[in-house]
Amino acid sequence: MLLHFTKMHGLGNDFMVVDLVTQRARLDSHQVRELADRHFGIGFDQLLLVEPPRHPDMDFRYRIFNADGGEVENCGNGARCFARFVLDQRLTRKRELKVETSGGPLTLKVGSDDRITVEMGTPVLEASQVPFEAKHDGPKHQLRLDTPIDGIEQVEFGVVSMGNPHAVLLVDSVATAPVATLGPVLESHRRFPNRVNVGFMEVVDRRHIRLRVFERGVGETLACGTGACAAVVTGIQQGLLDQRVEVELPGGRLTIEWPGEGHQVVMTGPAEKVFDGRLEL
Ligand SMILES: N[C@H](CCC[C@H](N)C(=O)O)C(=O)O
Repeated sequence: MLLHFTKMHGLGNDFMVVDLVTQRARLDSHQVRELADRHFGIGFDQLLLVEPPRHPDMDFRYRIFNADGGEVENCGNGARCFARFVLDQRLTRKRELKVETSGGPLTLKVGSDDRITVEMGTPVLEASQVPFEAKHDGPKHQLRLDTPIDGIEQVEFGVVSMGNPHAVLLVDSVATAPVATLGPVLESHRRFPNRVNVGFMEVVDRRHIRLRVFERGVGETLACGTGACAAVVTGIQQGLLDQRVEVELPGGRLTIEWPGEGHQVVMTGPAEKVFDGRLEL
């Protein structure tokens, strides 16, 4: 059976996007891992599935699978590619879409300048809902490492859920941040029951941060949309940032806005198509 797909990326966070509105296919986690492989497969950070909605007030269902085969709740860069894809594939003519994800509803808006704005939902700040096993309340949490890493014995971070779990650490410079060593240790730490995406944030000024993210189930990516949202929310909670912030990631820039608790986080950025492909399943 032939399966058509499109390879896309948002600032270098790359995706295999599959239309399961006009096609029918079932991919198990083993197949996702094989397809994600950058040598023996197609190669991607996440697989995005476009499905018919389950709720009448939604336009589509949006499902996300990490390269390790696990299904996750949200993907911001993927949401922008989703909006571009459904328009390009003529699955809709609407330039404002409501999509359902397992992390909650998102609103996608395709601008005239081809930048795409996503209402990413309201961040969840209660540690137990992220989930994170916190020792106390408050915007900063501490964790003592089982084994020191690069001389680091204890780390401090904010925790936020954007539907998916994030831990955000402040660093002096993203260039020297211990992403490859500390990232995997925190990603799978026992105090994060569902594991966690780990962000390393450098505050340039109140309207500009640099960010690197070690993603749950993937590793370091060139960009992470939900990670950018989580970092800005953490920075605002800690009194370091204004409500509109330019987030500079290795793959490029996103604009993130958050008016404060109880409000949605709004992300704006690009989405690119690389190629169309066909797969013999
Ligand atoms: N790259 C995605 C994040 C995927 C999140 C995934 N790594 C998880 O396990 O939550 C983004 O742009 O938001």
